[in-house]
Amino acid sequence: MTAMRVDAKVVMLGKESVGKTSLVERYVHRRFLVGPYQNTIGAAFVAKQIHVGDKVVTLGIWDTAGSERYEAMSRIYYRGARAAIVCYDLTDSSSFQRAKFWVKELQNCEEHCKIYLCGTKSDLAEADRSIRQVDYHDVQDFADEIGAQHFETSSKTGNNVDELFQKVAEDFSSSAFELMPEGTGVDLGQKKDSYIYSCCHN
Ligand SMILES: Nc1nc2c(ncn2[C@@H]2O[C@H](COP(=O)(O)OP(=O)(O)OP(=O)(O)O)[C@@H](O)[C@H]2O)c(=O)[nH]1
Repeated sequence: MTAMRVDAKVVMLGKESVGKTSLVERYVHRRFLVGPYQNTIGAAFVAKQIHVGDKVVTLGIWDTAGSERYEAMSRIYYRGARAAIVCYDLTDSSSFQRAKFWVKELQNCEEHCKIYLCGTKSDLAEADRSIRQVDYHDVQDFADEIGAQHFETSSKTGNNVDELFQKVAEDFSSSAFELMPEGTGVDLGQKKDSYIYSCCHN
């Protein structure tokens, strides 16, 4: 069996129900789960290999629980992360406030962690413009201010999801990842371009 090694730790952060799990599901499994919403408890992990030019980067993605009840736990999961996908729901302005909270946390505690702001559920905002509560330009201004990348995605349609993770992998490949000395990744003892998924939903 060939060992699989995580090159880059990526953490998903954001208010509960913004769509972090759905984003990972769409990216890794190419599916959108319908049915009753199940909140994440603790965190779930998945590793995925991604091609960047002639290199292969393995992202180890931690999908954290958004509920404030698990806030202390989420802090454990972003430690040592080289990228954070901070999600907010385009149809819920309070989720953008919560995203700002996580940005502040990362700026204070993980200065080497690159931040990607991700506005989720763009399919809903496109279907009915009146339900959009977070303006694209306001977020772009904030992203410019903090030096973050900014994406709007839909896990339902798949819009911009691959582009988001590809950008994360490319940024690793071109900067921080290149600086990592050989052997600093984490061996997972798994094979192929697949994943481990330790999922904790209630
Ligand atoms: N229409 C639409 N619904 C979405 C999208 N992404 C997520 N949802 C729905 O939003 C709800 C919450 O999604 P999750 O992915 O479980 O949210 P989460 O951020 O992981 O939630 P926690 O585990 O509580 O932190 C579910 O009912 C999803 O089906 C999307 O892109 N479009």
